Amino acid sequence: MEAGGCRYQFRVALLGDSAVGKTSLLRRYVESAPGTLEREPEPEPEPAPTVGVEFYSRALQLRAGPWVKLQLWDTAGLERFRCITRSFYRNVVGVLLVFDVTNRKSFEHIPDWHQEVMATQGPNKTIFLLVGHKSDLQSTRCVSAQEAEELASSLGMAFMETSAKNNCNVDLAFNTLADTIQQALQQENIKLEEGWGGIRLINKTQIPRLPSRKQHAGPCQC
Ligand SMILES: Nc1nc2c(ncn2[C@@H]2O[C@H](COP(=O)(O)OP(=O)(O)OP(=O)(O)O)[C@@H](O)[C@H]2O)c(=O)[nH]1
Repeated sequence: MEAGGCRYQFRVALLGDSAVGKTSLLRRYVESAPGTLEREPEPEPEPAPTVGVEFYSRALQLRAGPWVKLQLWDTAGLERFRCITRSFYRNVVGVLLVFDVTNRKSFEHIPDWHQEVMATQGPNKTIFLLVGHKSDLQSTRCVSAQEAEELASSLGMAFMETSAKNNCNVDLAFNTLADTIQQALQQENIKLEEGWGGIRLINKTQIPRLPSRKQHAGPCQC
């Protein structure tokens, strides 16, 4: 994963209906990066609906060893921002398709979100992961893990349940997507291309050296 003193940046977007928890999931992931101050987190204000696209980043050590920088795009789920968010799809290599396990409509809309990305895809393949979010809300769940697994496999992607509230599988979801992108790159299913922002070579000094990534999924109540 190193080429002439450079390493890779993967650009990843979170897509899904409004209020499924994309911003909360991303914030949890970025704030739990190794090396960030370890103290009880301040209670966060309720996230307001995302306007257009917001950007985050985090360095990550892949399972195979090397470090990559993830550039993370949090997109608005509200329909009125769709023309803005659509313009970003072509320049991502990975997508977390997020639904809320307590909101059936958000699950039913997943094939539409998938189709939106597929319709704008260039020669490079986008790697998807289906995420059933808010897994802490078991009593109001209305989408089973089994039917989500079936949808994921029909769309050719893996499935995982997460909770930002319980910090369940949050790191695992992003790490799994990044590892899958790296494998696709290694197998040349995805290639670096001039003018495409999905994967970029960046200078080593732009990646902070952080303690090794933990391989376990952390405390999980799923
Ligand atoms: N119980 C529970 N609530 C959550 C979780 N994640 C997010 N929420 C709540 O879900 C609501 C919506 O969260 P957001 O992160 O703003 O959702 P979003 O998908 O980014 O919404 P848009 O920006 O409109 O697209 C908020 O009230 C969050 O507190 C979770 O893991 N569990």
